[in-house]
Amino acid sequence: MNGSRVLVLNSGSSSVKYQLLDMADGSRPASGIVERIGEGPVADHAAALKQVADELAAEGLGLDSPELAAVGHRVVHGGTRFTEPTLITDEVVGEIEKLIPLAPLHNPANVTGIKVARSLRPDLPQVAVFDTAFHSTIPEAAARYAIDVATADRWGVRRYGFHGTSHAYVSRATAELLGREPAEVNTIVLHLGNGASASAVRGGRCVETSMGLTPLEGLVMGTRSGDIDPAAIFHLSRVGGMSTDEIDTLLNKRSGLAGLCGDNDMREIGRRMGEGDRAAQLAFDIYVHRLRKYVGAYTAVLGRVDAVAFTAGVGENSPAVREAAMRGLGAFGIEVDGVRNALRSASARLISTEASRVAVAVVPTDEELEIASQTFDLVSA
Ligand SMILES: Nc1ncnc2c1ncn2[C@@H]1O[C@H](COP(=O)(O)OP(=O)(O)O)[C@@H](O)[C@H]1O
Ligand SMILES: CC(=O)OP(=O)(O)O
Ligand SMILES: [Mg+2]
Repeated sequence: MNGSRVLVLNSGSSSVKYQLLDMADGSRPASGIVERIGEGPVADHAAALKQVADELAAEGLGLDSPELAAVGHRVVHGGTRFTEPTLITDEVVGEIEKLIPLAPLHNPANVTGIKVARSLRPDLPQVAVFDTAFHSTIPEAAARYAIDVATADRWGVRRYGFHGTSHAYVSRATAELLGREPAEVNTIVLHLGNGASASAVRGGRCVETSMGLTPLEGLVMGTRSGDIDPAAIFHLSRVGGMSTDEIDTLLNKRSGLAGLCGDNDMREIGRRMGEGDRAAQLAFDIYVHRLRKYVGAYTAVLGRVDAVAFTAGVGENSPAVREAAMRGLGAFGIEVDGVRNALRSASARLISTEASRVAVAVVPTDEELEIASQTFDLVSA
């Protein structure tokens, strides 16, 4: 291997994010995002990736660059097969394709990213880093659903968990912020982006997470419902006459904050709440109620909690969500300092009071750095 740079591709359902990271000096020579795939001039993911390649080439940083050591791909679903970063071969691509039914919004885009990058640089090592991998340590008691075992095993129905690179990075960064080894620290990580998930991390190993078979379970999200009685689906089908695909679209795209109040962006919801908008207020209250419920549950799972870490778009930028989610949790040893919580900063920081037994922190996530590090470690080994 010659180069020290890793190109990270994060292909989402409607966007492709990319970053070029230099692992020798920590610099990031390029980054960007292609959005609204399928809506306008960018017809599909293949076209978006061509655009990424062109943007990089225009800056003299194209995929043909000799400084490039590898490409690291975010892959959302790794099933039970992939629990480590994996060098991509034809066989690996085939296995990722087999997992498409478990992540129909995410894995197809990831596969396209892999295929385009491999076609442009067939000689370059390409590595898949899975969202599910960090959660492979979750014990059976937490990973299994209480349904017929043979059926569950036949169809792979179990808790896999997602956003793993973020939960891994943030739990480690939280320990660092506390000046302690990850092995000594128990943390509840709240990853609140468009997709949102909570995890309980004991001594650096994940023991529970809120997303399940797919990224639909758990917290209230931008457009996804999170937890719901599964019988609601039978009811909507039998009584409401909706098809499986219609219910899928309802729960994944027309639910969550957007379904409750028409907006999926917490900034807009905050603005509307300021004007006394009741739908926005109720959406906020439901979002925060669910969060508090998970913090309580994960406190019970961990027994001893050292830190609660807020991360991703909402977690890093919404003092209102953090304040409301942590309010009245004094009995759990959780006390947020109003002044610290309101401060803005791009670096990891504490927002709890000096007296708070549990540290409450805002810890910016860095999925790209985590993917690049795991990729670089694998290809330089
Ligand atoms: N200043 C802010 N205040 C409140 N919420 C914010 C702010 N900036 C971003 N957000 C929230 O973060 C969300 C995006 O989070 P992000 O982690 O970037 O999501 P994703 O990676 O899933 O696209 C937005 O939809 C919005 O709700
Ligand atoms: C897995 C998942 O929900 O990812 P995102 O938040 O990027 O949609
Ligand atoms: Mg995200």
